[in-house]
Amino acid sequence: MTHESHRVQMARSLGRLLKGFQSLTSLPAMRAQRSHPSACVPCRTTVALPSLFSFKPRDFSLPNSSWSSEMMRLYDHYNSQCEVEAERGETRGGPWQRLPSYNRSLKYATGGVYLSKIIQSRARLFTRNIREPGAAFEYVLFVNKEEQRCVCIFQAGHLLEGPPGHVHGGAIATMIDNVTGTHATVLSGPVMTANLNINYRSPVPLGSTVLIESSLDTKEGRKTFISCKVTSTDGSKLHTEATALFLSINVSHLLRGG
Ligand SMILES: CCCCCCCCCCCC(=O)SCCNC(=O)CCNC(=O)[C@H](O)C(C)(C)COP(=O)(O)OP(=O)(O)OC[C@H]1O[C@@H](n2cnc3c(N)ncnc32)[C@H](O)[C@@H]1OP(=O)(O)O
Repeated sequence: MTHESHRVQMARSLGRLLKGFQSLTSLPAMRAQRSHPSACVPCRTTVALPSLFSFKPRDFSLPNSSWSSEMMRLYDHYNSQCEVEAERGETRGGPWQRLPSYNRSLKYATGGVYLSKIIQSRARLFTRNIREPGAAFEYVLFVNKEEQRCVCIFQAGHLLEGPPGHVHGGAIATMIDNVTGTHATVLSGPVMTANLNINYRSPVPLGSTVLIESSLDTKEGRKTFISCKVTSTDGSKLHTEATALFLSINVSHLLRGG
């Protein structure tokens, strides 16, 4: 296969993948999981996966044994407002939708095995590459399409230490980029972070659960402007504030290295 036809095939597959990611939030069959599952949650999940996934990968955004009671309480709170199964097998829409989360999207997308081989077979999503439950980034994202906002419940594990006993600023920035970037993708399709401004207001205790809330400020052509704040779960303490600019891209932007 020539270099050019490689690129064409990659572009097609990547385009399908990104489209599929965007369609995750409009899945009618995504059902809520309300009970408190045990450590082997992925085996028991009832969440319907999008058709672009060829088999069931591990969904990291489902509860595991490391989740604190506060993390579970908030998960139940938002999950109970997601699409739920009503009587006679019908689904009733709720304002929120949980976004599934995988460590290697390419591998599981249609054509992704091929794609991941020619790009980087060992590539993993940064925030989902530590398998030990609770060690690093434990989080789940919910999106509210009507209000154009996202909520992420985030529990920071012991591997994310920065100042003693507190979360590293880079880990917080990573989660802000992750949440706002996912939100921007849901709103605008394929994007890249062009600008991220962060103000750290109070340290986040290691092991604590916090809320990361993201909301759309405005969309102007290719630009999606998003605001974000990290707070304690009762909202009384502001940990971090941020604004971000995302630019819509063609998949060819990724293929030619920007
Ligand atoms: C599927 C699984 C998903 C899984 C989802 C997982 C979520 C993870 C999310 C992580 C997201 C990332 O970390 S992304 C990785 C970090 N980001 C990057 O590496 C991006 C590197 N930068 C780039 O590639 C490029 O600079 C771009 C794409 C951002 C922009 O390049 P471009 O497309 O050529 O655009 P350009 O012509 O320069 O600018 C267009 C307009 O935007 C403005 N503009 C450009 N940059 C900036 C800027 N920093 N600040 C202000 N404004 C800017 C310009 O002035 C211009 O305005 P006007 O004159 O039109 O008014």
